[in-house]
Amino acid sequence: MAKIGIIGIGNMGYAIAKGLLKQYGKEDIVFTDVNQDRCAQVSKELGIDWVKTNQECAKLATYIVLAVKPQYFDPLLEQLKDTVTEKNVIISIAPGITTTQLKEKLGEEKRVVRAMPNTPALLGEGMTGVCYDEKSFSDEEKHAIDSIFTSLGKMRIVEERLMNAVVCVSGSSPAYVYLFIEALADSAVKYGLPRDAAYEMAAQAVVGSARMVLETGEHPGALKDKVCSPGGTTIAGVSALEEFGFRNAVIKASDACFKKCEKI
Ligand SMILES: NC(=O)C1=CN([C@@H]2O[C@H](COP(=O)(O)OP(=O)(O)OC[C@H]3O[C@@H](n4cnc5c(N)ncnc54)[C@H](O)[C@@H]3O)[C@@H](O)[C@H]2O)C=CC1
Ligand SMILES: O=C(O)[C@@H]1CCC=N1
Repeated sequence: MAKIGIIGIGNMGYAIAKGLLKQYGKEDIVFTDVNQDRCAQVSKELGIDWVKTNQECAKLATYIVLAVKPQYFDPLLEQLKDTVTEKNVIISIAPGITTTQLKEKLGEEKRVVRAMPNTPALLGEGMTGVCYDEKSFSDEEKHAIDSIFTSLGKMRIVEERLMNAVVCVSGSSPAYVYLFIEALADSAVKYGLPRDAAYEMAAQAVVGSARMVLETGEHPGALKDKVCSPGGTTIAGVSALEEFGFRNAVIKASDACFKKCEKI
């Protein structure tokens, strides 16, 4: 089995490592990070080997996931360009950095995949948008790329021009969902519900509602209508949300997120 190397074992690198362990053996994965205390701690927890340098990691792995912040990409790519070869599959999960830019820095002959995962990958419940130039990869490699991302949850191949939209709806959106869960729980605590019950109920409402969308195939608006009894409690709540611009606030969040991707 070709090894998967992860460079940067922070929030997302760690989530990917943990998600991969659902489908891959510990011996199939290797990682590194400039923070070597972090490496030692993650290695102890997950039982995966780590190496001291990015070059060592790149030499050991065929599939190399770049999981550092976009602002560190230039020195990272400079460091890797003579170590990675045309045999490697380089997977960048950075927002806003295009496959063209990656190849410009690594060498035109290098093969790159751009992906946008999200942190629920940690539980195998992630969602990843992926794009790459199909002609550059063998069927076996395409299968391996599929297998890496499906071990983290769901994946969809998207056109590269849509990757910033994927950041909006998937990469960044868990943060908005956590804000919603926190606020919803607070609102119930305000009326006396104990905090642990409030978090469980708010989070399960999100899980259950999301599964209704995915598994019934019904339009979210139709599902919303089934909760809103005429003259009832829910429509009173929906009306208050709309008064405060709930849907528009979400759309504005994506506008800000998209703009930020463009600036990277
Ligand atoms: N956190 C998230 O939900 C998501 C993050 N991403 C992307 O994943 C990448 C990593 O993000 P996070 O994990 O959130 O950041 P993070 O800051 O939690 O982790 C980055 C890790 O990279 C290490 N690092 C920094 N420079 C390095 C270098 N030159 N060589 C090796 N390691 C180095 C840091 O010590 C740190 O542990 C970013 O490009 C981010 O945009 C993508 C999707 C979701
Ligand atoms: O906030 C960020 O920049 C990264 C990309 C998507 C989620 N987190």
